[in-house]
Amino acid sequence: MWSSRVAVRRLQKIAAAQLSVSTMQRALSTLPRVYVTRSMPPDGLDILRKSGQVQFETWDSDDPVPRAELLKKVKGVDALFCVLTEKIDAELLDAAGPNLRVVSTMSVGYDHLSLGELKKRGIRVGYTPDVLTDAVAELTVALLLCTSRRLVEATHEAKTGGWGTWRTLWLCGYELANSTVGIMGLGRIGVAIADRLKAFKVKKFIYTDVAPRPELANQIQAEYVSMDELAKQSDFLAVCCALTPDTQNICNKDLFSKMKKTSIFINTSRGGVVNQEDLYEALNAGEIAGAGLDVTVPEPLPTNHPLFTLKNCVILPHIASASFTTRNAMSSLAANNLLAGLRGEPMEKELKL
Ligand SMILES: O=C(O)C(=O)CO
Repeated sequence: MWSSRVAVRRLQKIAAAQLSVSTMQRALSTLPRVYVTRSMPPDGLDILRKSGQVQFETWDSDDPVPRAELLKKVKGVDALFCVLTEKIDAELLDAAGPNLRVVSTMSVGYDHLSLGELKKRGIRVGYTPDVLTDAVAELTVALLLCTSRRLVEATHEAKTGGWGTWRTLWLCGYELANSTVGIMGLGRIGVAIADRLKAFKVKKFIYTDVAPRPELANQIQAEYVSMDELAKQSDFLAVCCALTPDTQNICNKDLFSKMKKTSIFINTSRGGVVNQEDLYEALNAGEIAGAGLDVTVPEPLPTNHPLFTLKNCVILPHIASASFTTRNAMSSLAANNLLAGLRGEPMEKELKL
């Protein structure tokens, strides 16, 4: 008698548990679906997980999801959490279908997004400005010093027996003290770079943009100049502009030919703003002294690319924002943008389309 009552209670418990599992499964299956295109820094994924607001599937790899797979996986999703390597264009948006309401990119750059197509479909877009400003500015300064003081050449010489006696002009480079630093495209990152460079006793900051930006320029006492003057006066030229149809290949033969033979060119924005053939010619011919690039076209730049043959060109694999703190901040902001977008609330950082 006693054992049959225990058995009944056990059966009731099992039935209740099964019921709550299936209720939970049903509840979960009604949550908005998110596709995450990469293994993201953990803080952002924790935010999605703990929100209880979405169900998500991740392409759990450090490498990009193959396009064909991406086109399959986005079908029917409500939101997309992506990075800068995913081309979000009409083909992809068509593949996703009408449920897609939010695209959240873990990047400040948005040249991988077809904004017109997103706008046409009423899809909201989140991105991650500000949180990477310090990391990008820091890396830009590091790359500038590495290029101007020829650090890669120097360590190579030290390691491979090129280091003979102390020599008077061996591995001489160019110093920031008393120099003019030019910024192409003055935004938060340009200001942050200038702020850091002040400590190196830079004489003058100049910048160019589509129009003067006095509120930013005043913070660093930078003078607005034309593109020509920027090229002519800069001892160091840092490119900080976004890649748009207007800035595509803006750093070309014409610009390099106006620069000083002793000038250093630095690009941490997007590779597409530079005509790389023209840059190669300028560096090879000694028209400018050196270039430091964190971004190229394509990425990765093939190892047999001519730019890699030049001693006066330092190439980094797009790591300007690569600090643990910043990448986690970017993924957190992207996750919060996405969740706010799905709730129909203002995002912390939303692109105005
Ligand atoms: O966020 C971006 O746009 C980047 O390029 C990452 O550094």
